[in-house]
Amino acid sequence: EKGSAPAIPVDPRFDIAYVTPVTIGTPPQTLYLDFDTGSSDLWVFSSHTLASQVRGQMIYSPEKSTTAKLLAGHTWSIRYGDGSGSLGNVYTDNFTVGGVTVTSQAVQTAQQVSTSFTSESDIHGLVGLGFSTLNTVYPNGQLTFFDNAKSQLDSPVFTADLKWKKEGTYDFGFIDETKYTGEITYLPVQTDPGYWTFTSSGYAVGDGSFNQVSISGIADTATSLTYLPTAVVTSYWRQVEGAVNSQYYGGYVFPCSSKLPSFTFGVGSANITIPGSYINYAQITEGSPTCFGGLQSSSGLGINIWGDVALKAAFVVFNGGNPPTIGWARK
Ligand SMILES: CCNC(=O)c1c(-c2ccccc2)csc1NC(=O)CNCCc1c[nH]c2ccccc12
Repeated sequence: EKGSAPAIPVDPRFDIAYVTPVTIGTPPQTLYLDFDTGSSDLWVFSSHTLASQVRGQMIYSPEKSTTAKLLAGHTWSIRYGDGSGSLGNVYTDNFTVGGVTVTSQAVQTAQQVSTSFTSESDIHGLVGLGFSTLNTVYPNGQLTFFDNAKSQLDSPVFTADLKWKKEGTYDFGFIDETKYTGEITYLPVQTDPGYWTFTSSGYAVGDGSFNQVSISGIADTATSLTYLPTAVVTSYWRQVEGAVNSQYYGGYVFPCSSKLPSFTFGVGSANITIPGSYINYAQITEGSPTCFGGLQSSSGLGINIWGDVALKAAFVVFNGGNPPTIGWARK
């Protein structure tokens, strides 16, 4: 089996996140969910979510699904690094993405969500695509959609082809050769604690020289920006006239009129180049001449994150084989 589904940017002005249509239950209920390689809970806004915390999101109502079954005695509660979070109960039900159906997928129904989720009306929940060890369901951890679907897929892989301000795709079970150029470079993945963690071989700013330095980080489809070591990030922003690391805005800001240099990162003996335009993330407020950078320091996070700003410059293969690997190709 194999499937393909769109990755739709949530806000056409800047790519905060990407959502993908899924159907849950019988008859099928359609929700748009954020596919997240940086976590492993599949949770949705639901008929159980506090009404005051729902603002326009589509919801999953298990009581309207003839195939929904309560996973009695199970609860979940997740806290993301940015301080957001959600919690609730668990059902199993039919879950379909791009034609691939898992018949008893654990669907975590939210009873409560934090304000950043309430305020994002276009995101109706998350589909965790990290390793199932990260799943927060208690007392028995549940499997991700990918782990459940793997055995029925032609190949135990999924790919991310995210695009700058345009619709991209997530493919399941196959690698679409028309979506990339050249070769795919596969790197080993550290699966502990459960992220897709790999080591980049270095970086270059614009057409400057390449700096051979190992940068271990996670490939995270649900983090908008890219967070790298301070030394790397300062050498990038040093090339931009008027760029400052603002305490007030919590990161590097710069004049929107700047022509930003590209950023190249090594993947084995190959490399991926992020165009400067992708690093001009957004105006700090509507109409402001000051813009917020898509490349920020990871100091304080405790982890380097290759988020959407980096991923949308590449075709990425998440290979769930034994052992798991991650593949990168230019496109
Ligand atoms: C900015 C969201 N990312 C994180 O918090 C995060 C961090 C992290 C750690 C410390 C400080 C900031 C971030 C490490 S791994 C990691 N990645 C994840 O946790 C992946 N899941 C993010 C889900 C998520 C959190 N807030 C949202 C708002 C909109 C859409 C999705 C989300």
